[in-house]
Amino acid sequence: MRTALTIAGSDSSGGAGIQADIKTMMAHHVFGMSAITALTAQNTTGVIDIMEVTPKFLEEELQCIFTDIYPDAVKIGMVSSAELMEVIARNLKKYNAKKIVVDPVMVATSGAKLMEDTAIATLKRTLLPMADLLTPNIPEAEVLAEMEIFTEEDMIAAAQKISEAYGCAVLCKGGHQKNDANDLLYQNGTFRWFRGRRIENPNTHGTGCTLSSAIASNLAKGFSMEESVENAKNYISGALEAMLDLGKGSGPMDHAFRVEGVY
Ligand SMILES: Nc1ncnc2c1ncn2[C@@H]1O[C@H](COP(=O)(O)OP(=O)(O)OP(=O)(O)O)[C@@H](O)[C@H]1O
Ligand SMILES: Cc1ncc(CO)c(N)n1
Repeated sequence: MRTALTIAGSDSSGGAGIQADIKTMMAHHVFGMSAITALTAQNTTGVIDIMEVTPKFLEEELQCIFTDIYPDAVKIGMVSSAELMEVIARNLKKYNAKKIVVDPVMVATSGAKLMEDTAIATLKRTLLPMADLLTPNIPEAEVLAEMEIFTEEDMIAAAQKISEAYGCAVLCKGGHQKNDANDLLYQNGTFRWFRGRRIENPNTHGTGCTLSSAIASNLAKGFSMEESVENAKNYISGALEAMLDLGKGSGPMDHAFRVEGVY
């Protein structure tokens, strides 16, 4: 069985973070493991508190994982502080981690800050250069490319800039655009659109986490980057189309929509 690791924060409401990642890996029949960077007390209406693990504890989690069950792919999500970023970068290098997908989570769907502003410079120096794929949403791509994004041409320019700066593939996600949900993959100097109609579902809590762990699951199974993005885009569309409706705010998707029957 193929294996994947998520390095991210726990979401007590189960729709984003570690919980979304493990559910997504399981739906892909990939064995999911986790190195938790922080606990969050949150639900579909917002984040009320965050408790980070210590750098020592995160190091021990990574050591336990990499010295025993080696992950075929790694997904990095919420990492709130510079210190934890340093621990992750050092250990991924030490254990020669492969197929690294970095979702540069900065702000939750509800608007809560999940990364300290002062950590952005460390993110750029440590984690981004190690990534095989970066998956910023539009506001994150604006921060990383240091430009505003309004049009599809702007998405291409920003993705190119980020790809060249960090030597990796970039998937600029279009979930925050007004019309369709079109994602742009930029790699090796060329780009390809993964277009999807906007699904009228207000329950989009954890879409970014789910997409990046679906990509990591596909990479773990040996699919190419383009195939992995295509399969993951189909998965997220299906999970949104299942129209799960839980909670009082922006609810989670149905991660298991295709587990019965198809699998
Ligand atoms: N309403 C929608 N209909 C169809 N696809 C969507 C919709 N909203 C988001 N997506 C898709 O979900 C994926 C995640 O995109 P998005 O830009 O929302 O990420 P994000 O902002 O990082 O997510 P999060 O809200 O979890 O932080 C992308 O593939 C995007 O196209
Ligand atoms: C723990 C966690 N990671 C990421 C997100 C982004 O959706 C969230 N809301 N919570």
